[in-house]
Amino acid sequence: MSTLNFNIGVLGHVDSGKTSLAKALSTVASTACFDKNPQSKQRGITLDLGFSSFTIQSNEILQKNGYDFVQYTLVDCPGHASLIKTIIGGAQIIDMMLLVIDITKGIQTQTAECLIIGEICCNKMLIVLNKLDLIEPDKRSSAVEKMSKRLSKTLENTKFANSPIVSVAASLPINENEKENQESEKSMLNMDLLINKLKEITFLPERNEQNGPFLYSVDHCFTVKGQGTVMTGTILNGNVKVNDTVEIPILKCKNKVKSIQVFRKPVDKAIQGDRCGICLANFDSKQFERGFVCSPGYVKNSYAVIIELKKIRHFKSKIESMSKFHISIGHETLLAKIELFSTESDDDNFNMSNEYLHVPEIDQEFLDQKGKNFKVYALIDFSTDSTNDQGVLCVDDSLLIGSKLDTDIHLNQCRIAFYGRILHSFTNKEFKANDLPSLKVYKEKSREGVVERKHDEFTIIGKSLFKKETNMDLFVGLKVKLSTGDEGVIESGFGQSGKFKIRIQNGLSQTLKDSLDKKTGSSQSNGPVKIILNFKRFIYDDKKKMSQ
Ligand SMILES: Nc1nc2c(ncn2[C@@H]2O[C@H](COP(=O)(O)OP(=O)(O)OP(=O)(O)O)[C@@H](O)[C@H]2O)c(=O)[nH]1
Repeated sequence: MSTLNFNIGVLGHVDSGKTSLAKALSTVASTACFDKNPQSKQRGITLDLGFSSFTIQSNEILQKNGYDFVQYTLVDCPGHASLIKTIIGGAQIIDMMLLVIDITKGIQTQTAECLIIGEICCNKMLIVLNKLDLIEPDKRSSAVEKMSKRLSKTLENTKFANSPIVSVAASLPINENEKENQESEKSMLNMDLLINKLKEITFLPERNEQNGPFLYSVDHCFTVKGQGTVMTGTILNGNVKVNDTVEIPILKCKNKVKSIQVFRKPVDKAIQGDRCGICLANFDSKQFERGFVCSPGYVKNSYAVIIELKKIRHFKSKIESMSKFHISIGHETLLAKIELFSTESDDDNFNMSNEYLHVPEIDQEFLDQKGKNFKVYALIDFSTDSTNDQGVLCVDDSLLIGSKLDTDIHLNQCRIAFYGRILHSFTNKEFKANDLPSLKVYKEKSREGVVERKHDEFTIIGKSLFKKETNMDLFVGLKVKLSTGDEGVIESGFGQSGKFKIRIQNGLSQTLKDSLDKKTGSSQSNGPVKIILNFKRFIYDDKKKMSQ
C-alpha cells in the first residue's frame, strides 16, 4: 500500500482560525475517516508547530495512480512575515492552498495578501468560511451566499475563479469535560464536508525525483538517543538515499545520511514532495534549526541576484530603482536595494551578454502602456543590508518576493510589491568590482554643442559639448549629428578648453560650409550649427567608456 504526501498551505488573516482548522481536520480525519484502517497509527501526526498532518483513503484518481492513501501535510502559516517565509521555503511543493476566512469579518487585509501569495505559489485553492457557529442558524445560508458572491467577484479573471467554498466551524472544545457536554455539531461544524471536498479535488501533483540536485527544506532538528541527529522537512527537489553525502550550507559542512523515514517507516530513498525524517551521523542538533540541506555545492551564497520582476497589480506605490525592499528568499527575509532595467527586444531569455536600458521607476500605468511583452528585470543587491555580510543562501530559479513590510498594516494597503525567479546570481563577495561591470545596463544620454569653425575640408572644431576637465578620450569614436544634416565622428580633443575635432567622413557638405562661412551671413540668420551627441553610459562600468 502506498501513500502520497500532498502539501497544503493554510493561509488567512490573523485569527481567522487557521490553527483551529488544522487541528480540527486532523482530529475529524482520524475519527471519522481512518479509524478502521490498518494504517491508523499514521493519523494526526503533529510534525512541528506549523506542521500537522492527517491521512485518509485517496480518491479515484490517486488510486488509479497507485496511491491507496493520501497524507495531507498542513503548513499553518502564522503571522505575515513568517507566512511569506514559510510559503517561499515550500513554494515548490505547496500543492494546494486552503484560504481561511472568518465569515463574520469577510475579506481582510491579510486575506488579500494571502490570495496574492497563493497566486504566485500554487494553482489550486479551497476556500473555507470559518466561524459559521457565530451566525444564527437561520441566517447562515444567506450569509454564506452573500460571501460566496463577493468572493466570486473578487476572484473573477484570476486563476482561482470558481474555487470551491465550504463553510465550517473549526473551533475545538477547550477541554475533555466540555467535549462530552457539547454536541459535536456545535463544536465542529461541517468538517466532514470539508474533508470530502478536499478529497474530491485532490489531484496527482507533479513529482520528479530525477529533477536535478537534492534540496531539502528542514523545519525541525533534534537528537534521538542512540540514533544520531534527525531532521524533519520536505524534499523540494531531487531525491535522497541512505549513505548519500549531503551538505548543510549554513554550517558549511558535509555529512552522511544514516537513515531515512517516510510516514514513520524506514526507507532507502525519498523523493521530491515527500515529508521525511533524515538521520545524520556526527552532527550536533543544537547547531541547526531550520534551513536547507542539499547535494554538495547546490545551494549558493549569493550577494546579488537578477530576476524578471513581476509587479503585483494591487501594490499601489511606485517601484523605484535604488529603493529598498524586504526580500524573502530561501529561508530568509532581508533588506535589499533594487535597480531596474528592461529590454524592448524580443529576446525571450535574460542573457548577461545583452545590453539593457536602465529604468528609473515603474508603476502599473507605465507597465499597462508598455504591454504584455515588455520585460522588467531587477538587480537585487543584498550587500546593502548591514546586518548581513554573508550573502543569502539560495539556488538558481528560486522564487523571491519583494515587499514593504514596514508599511502600517492598518493602512489597508497591499504590502507585497513584486516577485520573480532567480535568473542569475552573483556569488563572489567582491561582485561589485569583479562581476557587476559585465552586466551591461545603460542610461541613454543626450548632449548638445555647437560648431565653432571649419578646420579643413574633412574636419570641424566643436565646443560647448564637454567641460574643460572632461576626459575626452572616453568620447573619441562616438558619432554625432549636425543640425545641417552632416554626420561625423569625434576624432580627438582640441586644445585645453573642452573643444574637440569632428571628422566628417564624406567631407563638409555645402550647407555646412555655407553656414560656417560668416561672409554669407547665413550663420547669423540660422544661428550656430548644432552638434547632437546621443550615447549610452553603462552604469556598472567604472571605466565609464561610452558607447552608442
Ligand atoms: N466561534 C468560533 N471561534 C473560532 C472558530 N475557529 C477558531 N475560533 C477562535 O478564533 C480564535 C483564533 O483562532 P486560531 O485558530 O488561533 O486562528 P489563527 O488564524 O490560527 O490565528 P493566527 O495564527 O494568530 O493568525 C481562537 O480564539 C479560536 O478559538 C470557530 O469556528 N468558531
